[in-house]
Amino acid sequence: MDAVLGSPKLRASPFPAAARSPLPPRALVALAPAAARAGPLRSGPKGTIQALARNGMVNVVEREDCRSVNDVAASQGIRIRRHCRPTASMKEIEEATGAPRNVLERIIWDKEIEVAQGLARNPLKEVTESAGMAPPTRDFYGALAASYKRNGVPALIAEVKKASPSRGVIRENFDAVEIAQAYEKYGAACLSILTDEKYFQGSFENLQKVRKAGVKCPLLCKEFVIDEWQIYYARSVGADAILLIAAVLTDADITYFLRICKELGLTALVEVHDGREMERVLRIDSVQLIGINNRSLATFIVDTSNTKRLLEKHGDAIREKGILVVGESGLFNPDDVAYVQKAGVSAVLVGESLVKQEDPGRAIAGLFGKELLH
Ligand SMILES: O=C(O)c1ccccc1NCC(=O)[C@H](O)[C@H](O)COP(=O)(O)O
Repeated sequence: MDAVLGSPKLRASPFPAAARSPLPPRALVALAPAAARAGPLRSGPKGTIQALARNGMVNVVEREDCRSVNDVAASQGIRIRRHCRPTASMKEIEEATGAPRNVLERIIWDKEIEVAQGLARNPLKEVTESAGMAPPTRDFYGALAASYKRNGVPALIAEVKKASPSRGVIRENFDAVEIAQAYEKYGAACLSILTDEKYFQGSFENLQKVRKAGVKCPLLCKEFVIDEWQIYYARSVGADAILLIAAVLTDADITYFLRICKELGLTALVEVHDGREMERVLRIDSVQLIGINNRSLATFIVDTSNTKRLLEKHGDAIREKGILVVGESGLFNPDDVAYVQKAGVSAVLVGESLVKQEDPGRAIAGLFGKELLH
């Protein structure tokens, strides 16, 4: 066990939340301190995650190999696989596994490597401590609810986004702080800051700069979270909310990450794209905010009727639980906003249509057909 705990490979491995083990079959693995505090989180069928026991300050997970992680995910309809080889190069990974099946899988495979590098630079213990010392979070959910009530149109989460895999560079002349300040000035309730560097040309530094520039809107860290380290890191640089993507994360991962968010005072925006993901997320306790993405992150197809379809089927359950819904992607004009509002959203997350305009702040009135009040 000591040898296992001392393994640098283990410490630098962004394995699906509670199952950090690139280790030999049925190894016993002690989780990071945050997971230990969270208590027993998951169990699975034989051959996947066998047991999770509380052992003082250490949780013990017994599981087999990466295949079992992907098996658990596949059993929940998740098509994005993990390679679980964060210290290998992408070339080696692709030789062993074949190429990723789509862009989202490619992003996640890169993220596994990136998180391992981040962990090596800023160990979890240190990041956890600095997250604990960060100024208190601002109320992301409350800001959305208040803006909706005040304006009578969905609250705006305005996205600070330079580029994307589907659109390439959206704005050449990009200053994250300037854009954030303009969004705030013209009535955005909250901001979404892309932190992925490779595919979106974003950064955690941008998030930190926006926070430090005195922007008061609550900030969503728009990241592809696969590991608790990213959540603590986001909090340590000033995030008030974090994105959790159901197409990537198992139910146990989402549950575990929600506990961490609660512990840190962060709001989680749990994103779904289809009915199966919605059903999974609605079964998880303590989800307050669901984002319906109109864009398939695998194919890039954007279809705003996705929001309508999902809310027709699940709107009652969502309302019963007091969950607030965010309509995401592909919203360009007042008709688009009215359409998703009629479908039942209380907030919208908008990037491209604002950020590509010369003055992204003034573009807000064009998107809603009126000026938004603070
Ligand atoms: O936007 C992409 O190309 C993309 C590709 C792969 C994964 C995620 C992606 N985008 C994240 C988002 O969903 C959007 O940034 C967000 O909803 C705003 O969308 P839009 O208003 O259409 O820029």
